[in-house]
Amino acid sequence: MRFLSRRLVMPNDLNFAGSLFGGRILEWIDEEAYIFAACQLDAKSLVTKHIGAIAFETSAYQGDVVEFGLGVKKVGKTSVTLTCVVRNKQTKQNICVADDIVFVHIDPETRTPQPHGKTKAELDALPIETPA
Ligand SMILES: CC(=O)SCCNC(=O)CCNC(=O)[C@H](O)C(C)(C)COP(=O)(O)OP(=O)(O)OC[C@H]1O[C@@H](n2cnc3c(N)ncnc32)[C@H](O)[C@@H]1OP(=O)(O)O
Repeated sequence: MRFLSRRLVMPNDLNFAGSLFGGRILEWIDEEAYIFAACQLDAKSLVTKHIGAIAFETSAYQGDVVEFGLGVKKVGKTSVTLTCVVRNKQTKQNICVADDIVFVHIDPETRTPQPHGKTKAELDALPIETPA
């Protein structure tokens, strides 16, 4: 699992109880997972098809830095299945784990599934890119 991205919990990310809103975490997971899947497959036309399981494990609060870990679980013909862990950067405690996040590669014109042409072995062999 690669922890490649971080976000700061801001006042407008909080719920009525003053902790990080679950809906905001899901929004961030969808975006972070899309970016990861698009970079791994080197493709832009991906849509979220399915999120299999979500577990909120601990709360986060204003001023916390959270980091996103992503890994490829399965690679199909048109789909890729990911796992995402959101954790507190400082304590390393998991905040949320989202499993079986499925993205489907589609034709941008017809919006129908199209083979992405990648295998799990190819994705596993990709180097970790960090900003220069
Ligand atoms: C980044 C974003 O937020 S995008 C916005 C939110 N998402 C969307 O708007 C997507 C809306 N959905 C759709 O347009 C359609 O459902 C499509 C085009 C994605 C897929 O259509 P389907 O008829 O399900 O396609 P199809 O049955 O061929 O399945 C495509 C792939 O998804 C997989 N799949 C389909 N349903 C599921 C499911 N419930 N769980 C896991 N995988 C699934 C299939 O196994 C297949 O994978 P493979 O080709 O790698 O073997």
